[in-house]
Amino acid sequence: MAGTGMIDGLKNFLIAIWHLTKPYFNSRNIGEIRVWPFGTFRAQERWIGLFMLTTVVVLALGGVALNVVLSYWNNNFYNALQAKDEGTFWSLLGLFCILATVWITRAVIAYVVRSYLVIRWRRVMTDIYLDRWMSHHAHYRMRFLGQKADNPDQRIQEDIDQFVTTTLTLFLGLLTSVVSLFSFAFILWNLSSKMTLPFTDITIPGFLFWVALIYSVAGTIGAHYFGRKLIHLNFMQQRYEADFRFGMARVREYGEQIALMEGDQAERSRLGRMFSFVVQNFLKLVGVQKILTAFTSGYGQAAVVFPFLLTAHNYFSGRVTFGDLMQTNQAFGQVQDALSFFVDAYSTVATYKAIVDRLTGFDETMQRAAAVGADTHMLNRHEAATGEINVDDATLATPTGETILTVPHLALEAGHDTLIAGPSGSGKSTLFRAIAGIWPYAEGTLTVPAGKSLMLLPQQPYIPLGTLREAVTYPAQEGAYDDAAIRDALTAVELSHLIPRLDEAHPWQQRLSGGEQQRIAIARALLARPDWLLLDEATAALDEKLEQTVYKVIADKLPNTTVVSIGHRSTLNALHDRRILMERQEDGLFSPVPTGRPVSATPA
Ligand SMILES: Nc1ncnc2c1ncn2[C@@H]1O[C@H](COP(=O)(O)OP(=O)(O)OP(=O)(O)O)[C@@H](O)[C@H]1O
Repeated sequence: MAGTGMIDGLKNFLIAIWHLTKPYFNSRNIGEIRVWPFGTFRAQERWIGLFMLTTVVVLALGGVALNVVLSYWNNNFYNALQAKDEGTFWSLLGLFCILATVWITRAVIAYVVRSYLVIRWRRVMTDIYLDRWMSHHAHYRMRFLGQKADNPDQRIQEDIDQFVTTTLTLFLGLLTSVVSLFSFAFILWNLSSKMTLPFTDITIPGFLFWVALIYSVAGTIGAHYFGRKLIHLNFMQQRYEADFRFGMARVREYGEQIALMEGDQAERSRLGRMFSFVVQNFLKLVGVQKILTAFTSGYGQAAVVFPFLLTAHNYFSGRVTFGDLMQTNQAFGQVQDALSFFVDAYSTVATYKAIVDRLTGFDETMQRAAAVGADTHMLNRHEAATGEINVDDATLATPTGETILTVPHLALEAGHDTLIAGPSGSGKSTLFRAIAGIWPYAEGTLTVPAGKSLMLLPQQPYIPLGTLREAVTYPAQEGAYDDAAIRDALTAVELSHLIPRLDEAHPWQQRLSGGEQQRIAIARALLARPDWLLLDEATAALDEKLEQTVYKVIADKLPNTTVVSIGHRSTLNALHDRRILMERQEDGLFSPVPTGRPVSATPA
C-alpha cells in the first residue's frame, strides 16, 4: 500500500512538473537568438528553448565523456609514475593540458547557454503568470479562495526563478548521473575481472560494480529516511518568510496611519511574532538537516576509503597495477556519485517539491478565480436597449455565505443622478461591486444599457506607482489623452498646482492628501467620460464646498453621464435628483428602497 502511495505520489509530482514546464516548450512566441559566430536567428521560442536545452545536454554529456577519458589518463599516469617512465609522464602531462583546455571551454559555454536558457524560460513563464493573474480579476478574486495562493507576488518573482533553475539542475544532474553510471560501471566491471574479493581468491564477475551499487542504494534509502521531513519544513519556511516580508511591507505602506495611532509597539510585537515563526521553523529545519548532514557527510567520507578496502589486497599481492588501483578508486567514486545523486540532491529535491507544490497550488487557485466569473455566483448580466440599470430578484452574500442584502427590484434611470444612503454595513458598497460585475457572491439579474460604459470610484482611490500623469490617466495607456485635456481635468478639480509636476515619479499615494487623491480620481473620470459614474463615498474626504464644486464640474463637463453616489452627508441630497435608502426589512435583511426626490438640505 505504502509503495503504491509512493509511486502515485511520484507520478503526480512528475505530472505537476510537466504541467509547469510545458508552457515554455510549447511557446509559439517569436524570439531572437544570437549564435556566435553564425549570427542572429528568429524562431518560435519553443524551438529556441529546445535548441538551447539540447546544447546544454550535449555539453553536459561531453563532460561525462571527458571524465571517462581522464579515468584512463589516470591509470596510465599512475602506471608511468610507478614505472618511473619520465617520457610517458611528460607526454601525459601535455595531454592533460589539452584535456583541461577542452574542459574549461566546455564549462564556460555550458554556463552561458544555460544562463540564457534560464532567463528566457523565466521570462515566458512570468509573462504567462502575470497574464493569468491580471485576467478575469483573478488577483482580486483570489482573496476569496483561501490559503493555497498566499503571497502571489513571491510565487511570480521567486518561485518561477527557482523552479526554472532547479528543474535544469536536477534534470542535467540526473542525466549526467545516469550516463556516468553506465560508463563507469562498465569500467568497474572490467577492472573487477582482474581482482578477487578482499583477502580471498574468490572472483565474482563485476563485484566492484555490485558493491558500488549496494553502497549507493543504501545511501539513497538512508537519505530519504533522514531527510523526508525537509519537504514540508521548506514549504513552511518560504511561507513564514513571505508573510514576515508582507507584514513589513504593510508597515511601510501604512506608516503614517500607524504613527498617528501610536501603533508602533503593536506592529513591533506583531512583526516579532511573525519572525518567531520563521525562527521556530528554521530551528526545526536545522534539526532535520543536522541529521541528514551527519549521514551524507559520513557516507561521503566512507566512500573515500571504501574502494581501497576492496582493492588494496589485490594491489599488494601484485594482481593489479598502481594505475588500476587509482582508476578503480576514481571509477568507484564516479559510480557512487552517480548513484547517490538523490543522496546529495535530497535537500534540493525537497525544496524543489515545495516550489512545485506552491506553483501548482497558485495555478489551481488562479484557474478557480478565473472560473468564478463564469459561473452563477455573479449577477446574471444582460444588456438591454433601455436606458436603465436594473437589479432584480438579487441576493448578495459574504464569501462565507451570509446574506448581506436582498434586492427585489432596483432601477437606476439614465439622466437622473441618484443618491444611495443608509446605515453603515447595510451593503451599499457590495451593491456597487455587484453592479460593476466584480462581486462573486451574488444571485439575481443585472440589466445594463447596451454599449454604455461604467466607472466606479471607491472612497480610497488606487494611485499606481509611477508619475503623476500615469496616476491621472490610469488605467488608460500612455498617450491616450493629450496634455491639454489632462491639464484641464486637473484644473477643473482644483489641482492646477500639480500640473508642473505631472512627470515626477514619487510614491504619490503617500504624498497626496486624501482629498487630493479623491480629486485625482475625479479627474480620471473627467478624462474617461463614462456614461455611468458610480461614486462610492468618492468625495467624502472633501469639504462640503469643494464637494459641491466637484459635482458641478461633473455635471458641466460630463452632461451625458449619469451619477450614482453612495454617501452619508445630507448636503449630497441637493446634488441628486433621486434618493434610494437602504432599509431593514421584516426578515431583518437590508433592501434598497426608492424614496423619491431627495429633500434638499441647505449647504453649509
Ligand atoms: N470580503 C468580505 N468578506 C466578508 N464580509 C464582507 C466582505 N466585504 C463586505 N463584507 C460585509 O458585508 C457587509 C456590507 O458591507 P459594505 O461595505 O457593502 O457596507 P456599506 O453599506 O457600504 O458600509 P459603509 O457605509 O460602512 O461603507 C458588511 O457587514 C461587511 O462586513
